[in-house]
Amino acid sequence: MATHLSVNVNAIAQLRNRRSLPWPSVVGLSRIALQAGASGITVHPRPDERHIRRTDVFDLTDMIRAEFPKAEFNIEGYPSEDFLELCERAKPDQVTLVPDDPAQATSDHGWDVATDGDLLRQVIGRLKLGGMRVSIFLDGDPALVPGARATGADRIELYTGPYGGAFEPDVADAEREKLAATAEAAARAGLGVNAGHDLTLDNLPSLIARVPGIAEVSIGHALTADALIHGMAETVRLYRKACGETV
Ligand SMILES: CC(=O)[C@@H](O)[C@H](O)COP(=O)(O)O
Ligand SMILES: NCC(=O)COP(=O)(O)O
Repeated sequence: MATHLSVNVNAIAQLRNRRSLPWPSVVGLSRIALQAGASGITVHPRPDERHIRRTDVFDLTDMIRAEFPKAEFNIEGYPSEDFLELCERAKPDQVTLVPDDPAQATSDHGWDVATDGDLLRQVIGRLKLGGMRVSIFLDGDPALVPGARATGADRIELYTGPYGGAFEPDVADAEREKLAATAEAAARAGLGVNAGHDLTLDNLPSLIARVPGIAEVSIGHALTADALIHGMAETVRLYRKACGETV
């Protein structure tokens, strides 16, 4: 089964927010990405609304449900009461829980499933009651998988930052092996596997080749940078090819 591409539109929102003007359009570029064959859209609304605003979440929900009923909407974030209520109102297909401090510049680690197990079990139960699939952000370490499974999550999202940030081949190889071992342990435990953070056209093919069971990658920063060069539609096609899709 091919790995699905979910386009993260945080960086598009961040560019729009430089001015009090409605462009570039988060909904418009998400529409182009879906028309070009992306499987879904990802947003990570942060409490300070530095990029995605609460209104974007509802505008995207309306567009996706009306125009692309088979597409997946994925909302990522720390499970604060505000975030949980936002998800319960928007009802995305998937919620990805990330252990981010509000002041954090970007996501840089997965959950400590031992320490935060009780919190995760409680919020995952609540989100699943609302009909949403739940994924949890996890470092590449197979020892974390039993704890992840005990939370009741449906999937894990492998935190690929250390792999994406490794520019020496032997370091990248070692990071990829950790991700592969974690994905294999997750599959054995009955968990689905997503992946994301700092994935690019350069580092994606060898990850997919080594870890073919990845159900979905969510990609934003590098994909948006590439879209400035190639345009959104062509960029989505390039990333779909890198995911192993026949385009
Ligand atoms: C969860 C994750 O990996 C992040 O990549 C995130 O979605 C990106 O957040 P920012 O766009 O705020 O850096
Ligand atoms: N979950 C990861 C994501 O949505 C995008 O991360 P990045 O490509 O912006 O690093």
